[in-house]
Amino acid sequence: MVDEGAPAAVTAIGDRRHKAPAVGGDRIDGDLVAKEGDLAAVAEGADSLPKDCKIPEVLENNGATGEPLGAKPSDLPGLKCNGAAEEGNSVGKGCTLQGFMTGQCTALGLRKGHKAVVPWRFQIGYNPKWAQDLFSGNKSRQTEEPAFTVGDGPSQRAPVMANNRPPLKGSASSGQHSLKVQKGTGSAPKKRKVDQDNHRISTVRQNVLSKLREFRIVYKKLLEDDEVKGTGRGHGVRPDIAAFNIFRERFCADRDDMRYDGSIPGVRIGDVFNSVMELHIVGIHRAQSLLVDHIKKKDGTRLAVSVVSHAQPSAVDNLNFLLHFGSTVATCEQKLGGTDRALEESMETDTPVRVIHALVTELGDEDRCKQLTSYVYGGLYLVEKFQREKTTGGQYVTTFHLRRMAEQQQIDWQVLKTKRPESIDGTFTVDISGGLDKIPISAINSISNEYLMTFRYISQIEYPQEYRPDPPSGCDCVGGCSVSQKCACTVKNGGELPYNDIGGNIEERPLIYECGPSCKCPPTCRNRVSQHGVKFRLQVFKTNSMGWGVRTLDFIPNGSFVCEYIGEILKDEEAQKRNDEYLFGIGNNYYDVPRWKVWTKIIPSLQNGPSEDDDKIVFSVDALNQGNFTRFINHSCTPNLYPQNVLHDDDNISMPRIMFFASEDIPPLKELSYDYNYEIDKVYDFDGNIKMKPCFCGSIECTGRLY
Ligand SMILES: C[S@@+](CC[C@H](N)C(=O)[O-])C[C@H]1O[C@@H](n2cnc3c(N)ncnc32)[C@H](O)[C@@H]1O
Repeated sequence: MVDEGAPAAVTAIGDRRHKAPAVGGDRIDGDLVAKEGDLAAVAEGADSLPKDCKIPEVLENNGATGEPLGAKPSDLPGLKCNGAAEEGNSVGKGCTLQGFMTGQCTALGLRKGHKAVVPWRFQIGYNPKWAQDLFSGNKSRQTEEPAFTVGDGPSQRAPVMANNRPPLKGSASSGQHSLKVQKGTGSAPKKRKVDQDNHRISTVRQNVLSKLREFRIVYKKLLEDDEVKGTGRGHGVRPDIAAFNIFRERFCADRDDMRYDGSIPGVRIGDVFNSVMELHIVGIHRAQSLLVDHIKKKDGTRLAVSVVSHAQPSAVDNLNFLLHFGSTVATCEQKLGGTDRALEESMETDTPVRVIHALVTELGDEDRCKQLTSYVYGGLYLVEKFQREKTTGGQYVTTFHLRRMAEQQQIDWQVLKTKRPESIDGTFTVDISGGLDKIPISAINSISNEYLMTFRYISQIEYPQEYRPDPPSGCDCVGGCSVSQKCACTVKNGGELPYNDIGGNIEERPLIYECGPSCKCPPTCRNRVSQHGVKFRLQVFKTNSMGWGVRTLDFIPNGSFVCEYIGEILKDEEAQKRNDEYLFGIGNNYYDVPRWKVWTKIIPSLQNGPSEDDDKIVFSVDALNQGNFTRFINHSCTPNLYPQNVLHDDDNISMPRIMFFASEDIPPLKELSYDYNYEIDKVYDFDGNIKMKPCFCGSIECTGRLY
């Protein structure tokens, strides 16, 4: 299409859609040309409006998608690495979600034929042996453990804190975490700083790459099986836009606080992108429908931060200079507006502008020619000047002259022309809960083509067959519960309501009684926090070393309810027989944690102490064959979740529900974890041999072993 308003003297060297016809001026011949206007097809609902410019802190380290620093098999001499949980698990690729729901698919995750017995006693209330010693007066651990010493090599680890909760991170001088630099290692801090910087740079880069990969997997998935229509979200929306929408919704891509000028951490000159959506996702150009992206400064003025240039390699001899055509106006004196004004502001403030080259490749023959556009990040440019040119139509177009900043990596057109989109391995499932959870739980594997192992997804706990929950008597607090001796539930909780006004668990305790079905209080009662289900966007993802894991896409404030460990409740006997990796022992730890002593004195149901009854039935929750996404939450030595015993629809303290709460503020994209609390050297195989499994949690306080 010919643009009537473009300057007549410029040769047509841009993208076809933005072809500039000849105009009457001779100073600008032969230069790279970009033209303000439509950028590819306009994304539906695309937001081209500038957002406030903020330099994000989060970008540096929000990406918990990067693997933790954790133990590698080689760090643990003598331990045979069999860490990945998925080992031996078949891929449920051919299995539809329907199969998950109906249980028709075989439970391929079962470790049939495996001789080794895996431990199953996850226990609530982190209480490792050394901590018991500490509380019982035996402080040997504290004195024996050397302080964490810089440069001691991987086998030397920081001592685990004598507390259930991880200590404040970064408080290097506090208590046992004091950092000591050894004599004769005067250069250590400098080297450490360099190492830290390198680590940070590579983490940021990895985050960008994994974000991009994940987007491509979602896009590929949508193209492959037309899930767009299947889920009803398609209806004519282009797959790349549909993928972008899903990504925005499920992968917290909508971080407009990350719009800023200059180079984008983790994006390198020469990086190739397949669509404008990808430019948006990595943050180098967020105005999907415009060639110029801009931000709004606090004073209301706009600053251009990136330009997409459609000049083609065939017409380019020098990448150091670029012409951008702005809008067309009626008179030469007319003031600059919109993105033209933003470019002018960038010129006046010497603000670097990112340039992205759009490369068009023609595929196929003359009859069935298809154009493929890819985008290459070309580096930072400065706007040198702009001028008005008269067009053949008698109007005026503004041309901006951009010059590439010095000392940047050069890019080679010839090489770029040959680049093709990488082929992507990976799998994506839109919602593994199949609608059973209120918020969809997606699953992504950006490492291999393996799908999640199959299991039957359930969102409610399955009681043993003959067992009927014993609904507790309720309170009479019609208007909602409060701290009052009149509220029966407050009394059951020892005279306190466990949750604060904003629904946070005030403190981890042996047991919480929430209001239940017989209570007269409304569903909004503040003592019903964990029964309303998941409220944060969570996602199952494939980790590098721990099999599948779960991460949050939202910020989770400390104390918030996150999710429930759902599965079948089994009697001890059956659990022993199954002995799988998804068993969670319940109802027998109320008296195990010394600091809970105060609670066992005031919570009426715990006042009689542990049951002496030898025949007492012990239960476990097993999520191997049926369960929810919490079965994928991995162990960490510095966890961000803790399991809390809760009762609400049943009064049986042998069968509490296991509710996970946040033990710290958890940023988006961070993997969720809790402490499995295995006793080291207390896990045996069928032959009575001690079993060992290395821990890959990556925490600096990692003990090195899961069990
Ligand atoms: C309940 S499953 C967790 C989900 C599991 N990652 C999966 O893919 O199904 C427990 C298993 O995950 C693996 N795992 C969990 N946390 C780990 C850790 N910190 N280090 C090594 N492996 C871990 C172990 O194989 C463990 O037996």
